[in-house]
Amino acid sequence: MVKDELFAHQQTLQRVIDTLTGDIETACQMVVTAVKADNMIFLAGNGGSAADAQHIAAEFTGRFVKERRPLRGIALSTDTSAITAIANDYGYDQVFARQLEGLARPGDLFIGISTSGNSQGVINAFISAKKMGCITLGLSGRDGGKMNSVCDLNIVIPTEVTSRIQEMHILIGHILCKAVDDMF
Ligand SMILES: O=C(CO)[C@@H](O)[C@H](O)[C@H](O)[C@H](O)COP(=O)(O)O
Ligand SMILES: [Zn+2]
Repeated sequence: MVKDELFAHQQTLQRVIDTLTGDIETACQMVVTAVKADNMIFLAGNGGSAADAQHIAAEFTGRFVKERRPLRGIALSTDTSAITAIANDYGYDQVFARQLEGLARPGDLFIGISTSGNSQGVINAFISAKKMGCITLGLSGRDGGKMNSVCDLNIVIPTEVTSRIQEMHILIGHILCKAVDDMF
C-alpha cells in the first residue's frame, strides 16, 4: 500500500511536470507582479485547502527560505468571528466572498483552492474578487469544475484523487513562494 501511494504521487507529479509547467510559470508571474506592486494576496479554500491557504499566506507574512521583508498575504479561513457571523447571517457560501468585498482593492491577487473546482464558497469568492478588480488564480483538480469559467488562470491537477490534487497544490504553493524569494 505505501509504495502504491508513493508511485501514485510520482505519476501525478510527472503529469504536472509534462502538462502544467507553463501554467505554473504564469502563476509565478502573477504572484511576483502582485508583490512588486505591494498588492495584497488573498487565499481561500475549505478543509485541507484552507490549511494550504493558511500555509502559503504564512510564508508571505513570515518567510519562505530567504530572509526578506514581510509580504501582504492573508488567508480568508482564519477569522472565526468573521466566518461565523457571515455564515450565520448570509450563508456559508458567502464567507470568502463577503470578506473579499470588504477588504480587496483593484490589482490585489486572489488565489482560490478547491480540488473539485466546484465549492460554492470558493466560486462566489472568485466572482466577488473579479467585481473588486482583483487578478484571480485557481488551484483545482479533476476537470477544473466551475472554476474554469471564473478564474483568470485555473491550474487543474489532472487526477480524480483529492489527496494527490492537494499534494500538487502545496507543491505549487511552495514554487510560488520560491518565485517571490527569487525577486529579493
Ligand atoms: O483534506 C481533505 C481531503 O483530503 C478534506 O478536508 C477536503 O479538503 C474537504 O472535504 C473539502 O471540503 C473539499 O472541498 P473542495 O476541495 O472540493 O473544494
Ligand atoms: Zn487532506
